[in-house]
Amino acid sequence: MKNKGIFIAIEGPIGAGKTTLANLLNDYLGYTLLREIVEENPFLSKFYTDIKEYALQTEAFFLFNRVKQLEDVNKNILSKCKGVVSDYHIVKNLIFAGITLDNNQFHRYKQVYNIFVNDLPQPDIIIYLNSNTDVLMRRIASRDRSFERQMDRNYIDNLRNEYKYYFNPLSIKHNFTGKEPIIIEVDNSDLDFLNNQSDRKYIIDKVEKAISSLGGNSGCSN
Ligand SMILES: Nc1ncnc2c1ncn2[C@@H]1O[C@H](COP(=O)(O)OP(=O)(O)O)[C@@H](O)[C@H]1O
Ligand SMILES: Nc1nc2c(ncn2[C@H]2C[C@H](O)[C@@H](COP(=O)(O)O)O2)c(=O)[nH]1
Repeated sequence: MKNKGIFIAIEGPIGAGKTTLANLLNDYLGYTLLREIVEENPFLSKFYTDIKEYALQTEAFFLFNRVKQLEDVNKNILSKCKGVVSDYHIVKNLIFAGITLDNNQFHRYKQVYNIFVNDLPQPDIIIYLNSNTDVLMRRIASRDRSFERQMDRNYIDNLRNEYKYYFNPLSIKHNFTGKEPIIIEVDNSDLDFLNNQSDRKYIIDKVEKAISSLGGNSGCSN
């Protein structure tokens, strides 16, 4: 039995449905929701106008913000045996930075990432959501964030490929620190967790099975 609350993280490319599923699971499980900061990143809208020019500031902001969020959640929630559902995993920093930074920048960014990541709580369960690029583009458009209106299809394709690489069963050991998490991979192209009850049951059953294998609902022995 663990001595901390169960930590579930949801990952996948932009528009995969992470936030939607995180809200839903959190309501169902009664855990604490950890939401990534988006609008608060002052560089993000400029980033989409000129990726090369604004990549370093954007990636650095996301990294340090997430480190602080995860340190806080560890101290205030997980260590008190309460569960957390997060709509991101810290590894997404490497996934994005690998695409947006040049080689020199990425090399140095990775060194900083490695310094911080070892002390952060690592999820027990990761839900890796994927969808095909057409669906991702459609969902990004339907969400209609102003800075994502000119989203480049190649960028989304590259991200999808990078996610595939990071979540490939053969490379998972190298890409995640700490104890290997349970990974639940779901192709979300044709699922609708929000409106279709059997789709919702499909994912909830998988998550409940994973939680049981960790020893129960809270994950703590007390
Ligand atoms: N399974 C789904 N079927 C249809 N629409 C979805 C589904 N999941 C998410 N959406 C919609 O797609 C858009 C992007 O979803 P969101 O959860 O914000 O993705 P992410 O957090 O991965 O970027 C939102 O408008 C959301 O309502
Ligand atoms: N360059 C980066 N962009 C990022 C990162 N994390 C999120 N984002 C962008 C992508 C979307 O436009 C928006 C929200 O992300 P979702 O995946 O939740 O849709 O923020 C990052 O680390 N680097």
